[in-house]
Amino acid sequence: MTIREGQSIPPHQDNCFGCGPRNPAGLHLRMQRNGMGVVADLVLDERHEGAPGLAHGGVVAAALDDLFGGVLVVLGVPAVTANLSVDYRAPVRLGRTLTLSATCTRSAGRKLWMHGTVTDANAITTEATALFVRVGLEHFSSHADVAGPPFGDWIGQARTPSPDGSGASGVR
Ligand SMILES: CCCCCCCC/C=C\CCCCCCCC(=O)SCCNC(=O)CCNC(=O)[C@H](O)C(C)(C)COP(=O)(O)OP(=O)(O)OC[C@H]1O[C@@H](n2cnc3c(N)ncnc32)[C@H](O)[C@@H]1OP(=O)(O)O
Repeated sequence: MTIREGQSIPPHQDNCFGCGPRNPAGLHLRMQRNGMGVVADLVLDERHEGAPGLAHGGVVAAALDDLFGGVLVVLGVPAVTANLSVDYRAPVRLGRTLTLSATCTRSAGRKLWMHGTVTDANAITTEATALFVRVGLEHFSSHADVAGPPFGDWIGQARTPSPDGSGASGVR
């Protein structure tokens, strides 16, 4: 599956907490391709509250983690989060239209390094980096029946990291 610039990223699966349209407890993120990364708008509400009027930090981290998962779809690489680091620079307010952005900054062998931000009115509230590690399809299929779309649509197009270890196309 080739996802063109500005095109929607299909959900990882319908019940994904971050982007699955069928998950009643989910964030229902809808991402678009932006270069070799992804962007999404998100409005958090009382369901996501930590301190009064503010988003729970774990919810914000989960949203960024899922955007990194969206970058994987653009790259066509099945991988999982090995490490996630979040800098909370300013409180994230409920009821605001937040802009989330993520990209892969580097890859080598099985490893992909991600960077993402949350902005509110162009001010960065949150910044995250993550290490993802490429896995085989058995990582997923050994826990659940994952046959059929949407996985097959994009996993089948997975690009092999280049021999020099610089990784999937478009990755710096
Ligand atoms: C037809 C079927 C198709 C199905 C397809 C399904 C498609 C879905 C695809 C994509 C879904 C995306 C969904 C996005 C949602 C957001 C992402 C999540 O929530 S993911 C869930 C949370 N993460 C985990 O549950 C990982 C649990 N951990 C593991 O499984 C392993 O630890 C794993 C795979 C990460 C690594 O284990 P190892 O045994 O394979 O490999 P080792 O050798 O340990 O690590 C490889 C390299 O990475 C480094 N590394 C590993 N963990 C590290 C860490 N925490 N910090 C630093 N380096 C680390 C190691 O030092 C090593 O580096 P050196 O090659 O030696 O240079």
